[in-house]
Amino acid sequence: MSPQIPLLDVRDLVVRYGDVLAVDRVSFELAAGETLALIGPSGCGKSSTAAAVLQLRRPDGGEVWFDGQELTALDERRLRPLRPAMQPVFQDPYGSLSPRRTVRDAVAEPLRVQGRWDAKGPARVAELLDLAGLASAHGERLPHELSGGQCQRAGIARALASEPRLLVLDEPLSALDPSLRAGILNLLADLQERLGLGYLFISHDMAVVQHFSDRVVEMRAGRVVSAPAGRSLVT
Ligand SMILES: Nc1ncnc2c1ncn2[C@@H]1O[C@H](COP(=O)(O)OP(=O)(O)OP(=O)(O)O)[C@@H](O)[C@H]1O
Repeated sequence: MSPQIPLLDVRDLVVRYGDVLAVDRVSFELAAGETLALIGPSGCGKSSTAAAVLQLRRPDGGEVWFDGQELTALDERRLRPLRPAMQPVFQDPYGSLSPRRTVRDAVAEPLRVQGRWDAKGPARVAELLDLAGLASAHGERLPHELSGGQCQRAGIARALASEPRLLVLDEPLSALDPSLRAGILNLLADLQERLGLGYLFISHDMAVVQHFSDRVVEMRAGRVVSAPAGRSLVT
């Protein structure tokens, strides 16, 4: 039997900002359908790692492989068709949506930009809102007319419009009222089960991490300091 390719394979990743070595040869793998938590104190390089994984910032060294393709070897033209499969969900739920665009338009935008908008577009948007646990009426609202939790759901619906295989969740609960966090975690767990999504889950909340993730990679000062063996990726 051939070895199973990890969904995400990060090898010796390096990110520098001038003299600051933010990410220092970080390596980890993430299987399809798995949640890998990236934890560590503020400033240890978690968000820089996330940005480099998503190729929002090209790394200064190392390799990022996604579904068997080396993203770090591709120019922007060849990277573009692969980008939809990896979607970020950020801490600030309002930050990822345009303030003047309705939720419905925000969710429709990836379908339009990726040339997938047709007669079935409106029904697909309704389906995505429903998948994210938003009532249809929320689609007509602007982000500031939603609660933080509803807005985070709208951001997730928009991410799902790209039919991703990996969500990079950068502190997706931190800006939310504690009473809303369980709802978002339940939504993420449900989506993972239904869609087989892989999650790179960045958090500093150990209670959440222990409850929510399959494996944990701990960073300090740009380096991985502990990465439990986890399940084997070779079958
Ligand atoms: N745009 C930037 N320019 C210069 N230095 C940066 C920049 N972004 C991050 N850094 C530095 O890189 C290091 C890693 O920062 P990063 O934001 O990746 O850490 P983090 O673990 O995500 O922190 P937090 O949990 O506070 O978001 C820090 O020393 C930070 O000051």
